[in-house]
Amino acid sequence: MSYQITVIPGDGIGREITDSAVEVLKAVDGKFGLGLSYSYHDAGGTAYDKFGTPLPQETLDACRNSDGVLFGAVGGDKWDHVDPALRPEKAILGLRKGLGLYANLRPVKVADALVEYSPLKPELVRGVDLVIVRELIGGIYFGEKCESEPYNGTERAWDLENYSVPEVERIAKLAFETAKLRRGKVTSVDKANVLATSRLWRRTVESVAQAYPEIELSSLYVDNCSMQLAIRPTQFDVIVTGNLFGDILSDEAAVIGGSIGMMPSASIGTSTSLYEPIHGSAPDIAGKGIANPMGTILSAAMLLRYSLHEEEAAATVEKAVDQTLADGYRTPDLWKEGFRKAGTEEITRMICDRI
Ligand SMILES: NC(=O)C1=CN([C@@H]2O[C@H](COP(=O)(O)OP(=O)(O)OC[C@H]3O[C@@H](n4cnc5c(N)ncnc54)[C@H](O)[C@@H]3O)[C@@H](O)[C@H]2O)C=CC1
Ligand SMILES: CC(C)CC(=O)C(=O)O
Ligand SMILES: [Mg+2]
Repeated sequence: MSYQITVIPGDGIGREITDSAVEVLKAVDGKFGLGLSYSYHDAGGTAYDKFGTPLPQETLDACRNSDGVLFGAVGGDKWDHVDPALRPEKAILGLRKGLGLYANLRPVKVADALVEYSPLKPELVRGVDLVIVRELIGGIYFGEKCESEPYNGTERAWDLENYSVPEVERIAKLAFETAKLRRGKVTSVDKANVLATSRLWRRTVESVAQAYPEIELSSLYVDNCSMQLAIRPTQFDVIVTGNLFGDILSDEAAVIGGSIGMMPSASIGTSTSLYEPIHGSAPDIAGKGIANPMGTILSAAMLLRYSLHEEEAAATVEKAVDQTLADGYRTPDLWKEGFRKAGTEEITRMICDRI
């Protein structure tokens, strides 16, 4: 067997965390003989500086021709003033759209060793096991937009949100199928008391639910959902929501697990799937060797599971991460008195040793 993995480090901490994840993949490859090979490609601000575009065509082509994509993160203040159409973030948006990655799965679990790290009370977070199923190539991120136009003697800008029935049906079906393999509960999150797109979203999800009588469906407004995540996160199994709400709720939910640096994701659709941590390029800590690579490493585990169907290898990586935490190693985002502070490279070595 042999698999080709496209690695896109991107900007900021992207290189550090993807280096870690590749090291871990190499360790697990050594154990299971998976035959992984890697090709590296540019995207984001780094690509803009080199080629004048955040997403070179050859990067997109390389993704299409591989078995899975491991992505770090893009963006940074350095590119805040470039043409909006060429911003680094356009790289990840373009990859999602170009690869047809309509669903972003963002699991939120709390490692036993991290229950005490959550800003929420331990009794609230113990046992949290939910997944946010975020629609990824529609909604306001991809609607028509205007950066600036004259308006009543001043100026305005706008972004259009639109969702079609097929787009909502597709993501709703995936959420129901996901719930079938879990605890059978779907919470659909919208703002149907205000937004037309949310009313269409809710009607469509309810109609898809007819084919899944065994699944318990409820709907929540996004403002209430964001509060419920903080006061009783264990109530959730599968949360299905649109692009913008899913982006925001997943950063909020990351707090439950102690650090955004812990959170992985899988973006799946009609072509090669892409795996990335949910956080950004963290320019404030880039180059310091202190980024938490676990979210990226757990994303690589999702790649092994979903794209390569190497379940045992995926579970081995997840177990090694848990064991490293249980043995007391912590990157600075999670460090507390009494634990062993480790930088990105050291914690990666600890995980590899446990594999
Ligand atoms: N998929 C992507 O490529 C994404 C890119 N971004 C971009 O990243 C840049 C920075 O965005 P921010 O809003 O600052 O969000 P961010 O997620 O990069 O950082 C937020 C905070 O979390 C910390 N953090 C993030 N990842 C961490 C890790 N692995 N270990 C330890 N601490 C970590 C950062 O140091 C920072 O204090 C922006 O240009 C933004 O557009 C943001 C989100 C996703
Ligand atoms: C950088 C954005 C395009 C996306 C984002 O924040 C995310 O996917 O979490
Ligand atoms: Mg985000």
